[in-house]
Amino acid sequence: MFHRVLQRSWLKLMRPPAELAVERQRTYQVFMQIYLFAILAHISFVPVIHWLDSSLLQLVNSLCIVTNLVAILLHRRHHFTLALLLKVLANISLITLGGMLMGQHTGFEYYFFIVLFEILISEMRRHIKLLLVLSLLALSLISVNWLYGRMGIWPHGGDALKVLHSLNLACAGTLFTCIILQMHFITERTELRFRTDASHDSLTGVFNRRAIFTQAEALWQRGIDFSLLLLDADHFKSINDTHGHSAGDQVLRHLARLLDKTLRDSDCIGRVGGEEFLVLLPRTCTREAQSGALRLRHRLAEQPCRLDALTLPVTLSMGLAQSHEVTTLRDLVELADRRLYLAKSSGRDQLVIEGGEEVAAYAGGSAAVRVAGD
Ligand SMILES: Nc1nc2c(ncn2[C@@H]2O[C@H](COP(=O)(O)OP(=O)(O)OP(=O)(O)O)[C@@H](O)[C@H]2O)c(=O)[nH]1
Repeated sequence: MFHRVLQRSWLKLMRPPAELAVERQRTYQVFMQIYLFAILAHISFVPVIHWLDSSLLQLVNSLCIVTNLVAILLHRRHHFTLALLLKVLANISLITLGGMLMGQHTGFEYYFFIVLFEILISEMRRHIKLLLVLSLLALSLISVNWLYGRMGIWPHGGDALKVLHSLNLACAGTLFTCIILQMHFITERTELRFRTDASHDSLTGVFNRRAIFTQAEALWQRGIDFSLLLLDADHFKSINDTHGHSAGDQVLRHLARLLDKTLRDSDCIGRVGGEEFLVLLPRTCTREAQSGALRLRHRLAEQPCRLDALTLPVTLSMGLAQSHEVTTLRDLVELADRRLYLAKSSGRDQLVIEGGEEVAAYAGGSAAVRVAGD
């Protein structure tokens, strides 16, 4: 029973906030564990420090517990850097004070490398990480050489040993930094490639079916109003049949490129079927979405896909729906799909939106926007 409660609380603490980007969730969980393990470690030190009878060390150790608790709160509120800096500050104080009070060979210096590690795997910018690490290395060299020497706890053996000690610390710190930074960089790059492969359509480079629906789900969950546009190339089969499959592929790539160029950066584009695309336009009313769709239609007519001497014109049928028109995401997709179907069955090359009257055509003259009675 107790085990279950503990496990549930642990999982609850580890769960990243839903609004946090998926690529940041791993770091979020790693640091949450770092703070929790640090608290457990500091608690385990309490009886030993009590035995050593050092009230100053006990005070700093207790402050470290409090600091890690504060770091958890800050971390949960997305103040990641501030949380980490607090923890680093507390740890450095403990390492320095522990070394000064208990002597150099009581093991406090081992934690220095943990501090470096935490900084290096954090989400801080690379040059800030380097700056921090170099400052800490310099600080530790100064404290070892000056502070320990001044307090008479420096090991005997002459200057050569002191230089050797400093060199070892500087080299070990630099090597450690390079290895961890490089490892972290390679892991992140590989992870990004896998994530991109898993979420993007390899032919067109836009989101794949699963990823675009995940994006739609996220917008829906966050209660953001958005327009959903479903578009499908007309008579695409005839392009394949007449010019070959690879010509059809080029048309799809061209279409995805035009979509990307025409829409805003905040809009999401996904390929949900052979020649069918789904576009999410956050915080966009029908009129704005309609003008975006017609802009696309206009551009596609002006800039058809060209393959050597061959021009491959293609038109689009589109269905547009608004998130506030329905009560579930599934209904929203179905509504856009019905409007797309209506655009197809009404002669293709047109956009069907909500409402009750036929809207005038775009500059070309033919009826480009139809209002469906759903
Ligand atoms: N080149 C290429 N063709 C594809 C791809 N995926 C699906 N298709 C083809 O897309 C065509 C879709 O044909 P249909 O569903 O009949 O649609 P359509 O010819 O566009 O007709 P309407 O949608 O009714 O205007 C089929 O010939 C599929 O083989 C792809 O990745 N590349």
